[in-house]
Amino acid sequence: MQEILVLNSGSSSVKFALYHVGTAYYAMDEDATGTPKEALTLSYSGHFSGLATSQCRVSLVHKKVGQQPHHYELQALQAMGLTPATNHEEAITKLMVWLDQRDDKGTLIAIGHRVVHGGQTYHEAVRLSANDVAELEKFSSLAPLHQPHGLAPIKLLMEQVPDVPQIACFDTAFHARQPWVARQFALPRELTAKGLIRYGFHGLSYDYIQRTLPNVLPKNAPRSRVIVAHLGNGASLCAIRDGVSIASTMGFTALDGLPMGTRSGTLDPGLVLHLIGQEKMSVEEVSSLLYKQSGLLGVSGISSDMRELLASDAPEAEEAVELYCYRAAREIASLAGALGGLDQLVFTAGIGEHAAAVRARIVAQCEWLDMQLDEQANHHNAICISAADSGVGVWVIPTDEERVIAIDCLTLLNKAD
Ligand SMILES: Nc1ncnc2c1ncn2[C@@H]1O[C@H](COP(=O)(O)OP(=O)(O)O)[C@@H](O)[C@H]1O
Ligand SMILES: CC(=O)OP(=O)(O)O
Ligand SMILES: [Mg+2]
Repeated sequence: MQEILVLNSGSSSVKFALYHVGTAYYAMDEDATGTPKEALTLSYSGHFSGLATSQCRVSLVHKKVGQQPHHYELQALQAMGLTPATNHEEAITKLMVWLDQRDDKGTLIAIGHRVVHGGQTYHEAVRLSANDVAELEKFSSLAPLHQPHGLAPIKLLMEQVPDVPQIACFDTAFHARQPWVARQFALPRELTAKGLIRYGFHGLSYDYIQRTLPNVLPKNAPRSRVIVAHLGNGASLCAIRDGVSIASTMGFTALDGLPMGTRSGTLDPGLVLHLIGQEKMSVEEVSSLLYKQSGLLGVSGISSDMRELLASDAPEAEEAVELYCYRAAREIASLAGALGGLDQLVFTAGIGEHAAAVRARIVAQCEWLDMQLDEQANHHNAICISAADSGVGVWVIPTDEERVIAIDCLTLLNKAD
């Protein structure tokens, strides 16, 4: 039995998923992404979270075909060596040891990785060489919370399992076909030529939604102009026309656009100059401020976690949630402008999938775009949450970046055959 392992390394977590690769690649029976069902069957998924803190948590779920998923208890995890780790490297090492000693072990034919920044060179999944890794390390300063953590496991696994292809799938790739006008900053041409342009991120998530949406929408529903709101720890919006990204709120880095858990989102660039010139802050201090101390955490002074803010009575928590929703609604309107109207709005990722109150506030501010919620459906996190007479369809679709990575790995391996 052949297997593909997928690693999605974030700033403080490693999410993983293991797929069985079937032989019936061309079966007619397709899943929500249009992939033949037998081609990729999820067998295990899990994560190490809280790696940057002292509270690492490990989870593992086993999915057997036709059975309810099995969630392993702490004791069972310990027996398998899947115990808390203090950093990404340790987590990956524990994961690889467990993978290797399973009774149901198959042959690992590829390891797929989420790499956040692919710059202007990497527009599709690629089997990595050491040279590629060195090239991708050059983008680390543009995605300091993500790129180093995405590349570290690749380097480690190139040594640990040199015969297994390490395949990178890029967050930026989905946006590579944006029209040039959407990618440019109004900067001198020499700087634009150096690659100082908008890239956009969360592309694997947008790709999953874009593949899934046709199977979710009613047959005759208009679908040409779609906005996807990926509201997780990082957050961005993407305008998709006929399946292609035409604009996104994230730009040169994943700091741009919406306020996030700890990231500021869009600022007046003059403010950054002020911090350096007048407040005498160093580049490192400004970077830490904007990446790690701002967003929901900075405004509330309480937490970066939307759950905590929604549960809090503090006026500062309310202010942070209000700003978050206000900015999202304004940016939805901006992207609707880029699309020349709007047919469907999709919410996804942690907040988008679970925070009904946030969705309700955002949609209420978009009412003028002919958008109405079905309050009950929204409350229950239903798939379709728009009212029957809403001009724009509003949806909640759980994202699955790992599955897109597995599909891209399989596609690449099949091409190479
Ligand atoms: N039930 C919930 N209600 C509100 N917010 C939630 C809920 N569940 C998760 N979240 C939010 O989702 C965020 C994490 O989203 P996720 O997509 O898992 O992030 P990432 O992959 O970027 O780490 C958390 O910070 C939390 O604020
Ligand atoms: C690019 C990005 O912001 O990713 P995440 O939401 O996983 O932090
Ligand atoms: Mg994420």
